[in-house]
Amino acid sequence: MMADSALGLLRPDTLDSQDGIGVINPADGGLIAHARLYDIGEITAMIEAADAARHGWAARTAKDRSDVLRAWYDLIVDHAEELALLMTLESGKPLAEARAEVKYGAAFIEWFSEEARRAYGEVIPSFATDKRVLTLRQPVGTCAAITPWNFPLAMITRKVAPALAAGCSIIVKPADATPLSALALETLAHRAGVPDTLFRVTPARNSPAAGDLFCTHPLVRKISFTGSTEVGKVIMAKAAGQVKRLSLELGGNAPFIVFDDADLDRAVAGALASRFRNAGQTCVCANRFLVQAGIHDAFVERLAAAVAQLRVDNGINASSTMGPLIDDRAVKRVSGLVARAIEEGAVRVGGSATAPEAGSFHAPVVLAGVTAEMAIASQEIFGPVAPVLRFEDEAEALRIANDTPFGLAAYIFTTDAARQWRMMEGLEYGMVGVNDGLISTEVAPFGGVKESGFGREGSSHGLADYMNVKYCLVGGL
Ligand SMILES: NC(=O)C1=CN([C@@H]2O[C@H](COP(=O)(O)OP(=O)(O)OC[C@H]3O[C@@H](n4cnc5c(N)ncnc54)[C@H](OP(=O)(O)O)[C@@H]3O)[C@@H](O)[C@H]2O)C=CC1
Ligand SMILES: O=C(O)CCCC(=O)O
Repeated sequence: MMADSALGLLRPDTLDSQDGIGVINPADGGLIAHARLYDIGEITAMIEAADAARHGWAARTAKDRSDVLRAWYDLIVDHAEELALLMTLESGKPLAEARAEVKYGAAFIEWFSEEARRAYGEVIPSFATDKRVLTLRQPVGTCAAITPWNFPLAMITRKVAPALAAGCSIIVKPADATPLSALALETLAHRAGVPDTLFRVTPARNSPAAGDLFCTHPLVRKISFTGSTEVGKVIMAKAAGQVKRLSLELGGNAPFIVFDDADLDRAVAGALASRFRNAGQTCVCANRFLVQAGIHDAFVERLAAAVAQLRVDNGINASSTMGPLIDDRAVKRVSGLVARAIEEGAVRVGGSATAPEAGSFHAPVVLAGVTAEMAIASQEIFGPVAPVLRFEDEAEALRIANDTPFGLAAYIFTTDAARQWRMMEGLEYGMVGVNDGLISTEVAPFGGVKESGFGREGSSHGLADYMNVKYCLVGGL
C-alpha cells in the first residue's frame, strides 16, 4: 500500500511488468516493481532529442533556468516522504538515512538553481591598448551520466542540476538495482518545467552497451560517472576515442587517523558516522582506521561498544539504524574479506549487533590487529567493517595513509592545530575531514585524486565542470 503511493510518482510507461527488470528490496527479497528497460536504439533517440532540445534551453535566461530548477527542488521537498520510501525499498537504507539523502540530493538542485545565475565570464586586462581579452562560459552540450545504487537520488541531482543550470541537456543511466528513485526524480523534473527531452532517465537493457554508446556517440560531449574504479577506467579508455570531457568519481580507501591527542568522544562518533552510514557502502566511508598507540586500546573498546548498539534491521522499521547491503553478492564479498583478515591474524573485537537471518544483511564488525599488508586494508570494503591498524608516529601514519592508488577522502582526529595543517597538506586526497566524519555538502567541491578520479561535484566548481571557457580576443579598437 505504502509502496503503491510512492510508485505513483513514476510515469506509468516507465514500469513494465512483462519485460522490465524486477527491482528487489534487499531487506526481504520482495519484488517492488518492474522498471522498463531501454535498448540502444531508444537511448540513441534520447541522445538525439536531448541534443535538439539543448539549444532552446541554453538560449533562455539564466534566471529562467534557475526558476525551473527551483520549482523542481520545491516538488522534491513536497514529495520527500514518498521519495524516501522508494529509496528505502530499493536500496535498503534506513528511512532516516533515506530522508537525509532526499534532503541532501535536493540541496544540490537548490544550490545550482542559485549558481545558474553566477556563471560569469571575465574581462582580462589586455596585453595591448587596441585589443580586449575576454572569456565566455558556455554549456558543454549534451551530457550523459552513469550513476550507482548506493545514493540513488543524490548521485543524480549533483550531476543533473549543474548540467541544467549550465544550459546542457543530460541523459542518466541509473544502476540496475535502484532505477525507481531516478525515475521519480525525472517525473518531478518534467512536472517542474524541465523540457521532457532535455533530461531523460534510461534504465538500460545492457549497461556496458549503454556505456559504449555514451562514449562513442558524437553528440555526447561529456560523461559523468560515479561507481567503481574498474568501470571508470573502461569509460575513460573508450571516451578517449572522441576526447570526451569526463568527470569520474570512483572508489576510495579512506584512512581515518586518530592521534593520541584526539577528543575520543568525537573520534568515536565520527568513526561510527563515517564507517557505518549506509551500512558502509559509501565511497567516502572510512575504510581503515589508523590509531596511534597511546589511544589505540581505548578507541577500539569504545568503537566496539558503540557498534554493538547499532540496530541492524529492515530500513522500513523506525528502530533500524543500519539496513542490509545491496545484495547477497555484496554480503558474500564482505564476509569473505573479514574471514581472510581473521586468517591473516586480525581479531574480531566485542560482541556484534545481530542481523536478521533473511535478507542481504551483514552484521557490523570491528577488527583489531590489522596490518597494512592485509587485503582488508587495501581494498574498498563497501560494507560495515572497521579494520583498525596501530601506528607510532605522524610520519608513519602519513606514509600508510598515502600508500594506496586511491585518493578520495581522508579523516584526521587531533587537537593539535599545527598537526592539522601538516596532515591537511600532506594527505594525497581530494577531501580531508578534520575532527569530523561527515564531509559531504552541496557547498563544497566533492571529488578525488589518483585512481579515485577527477572532476568536482557541488560548489561553484561543480558548475564549471559543465561549462567550457571560450577565450575571445577583440582587436582593432
Ligand atoms: N564510488 C562510488 O560511489 C561507488 C563505488 N562502488 C564500488 O564498486 C564496487 C562494485 O559496485 P557496482 O555497483 O558493481 O559498481 P559499478 O561501477 O559496476 O556500477 C556503477 C554504474 O555503472 C554501470 N556499469 C557497470 N558496468 C558498466 C560498463 N561496462 N559500462 C558502463 N556502465 C557500467 C552500472 O550499471 P548496472 O547497475 O546496470 O550494472 C551502474 O550504473 C562496489 O563494491 C564498490 O567498491 C560502487 C558504487 C558506487
Ligand atoms: O558513495 C558515493 O558514491 C558518494 C558519497 C555520498 C556522499 O557523501 O556524497
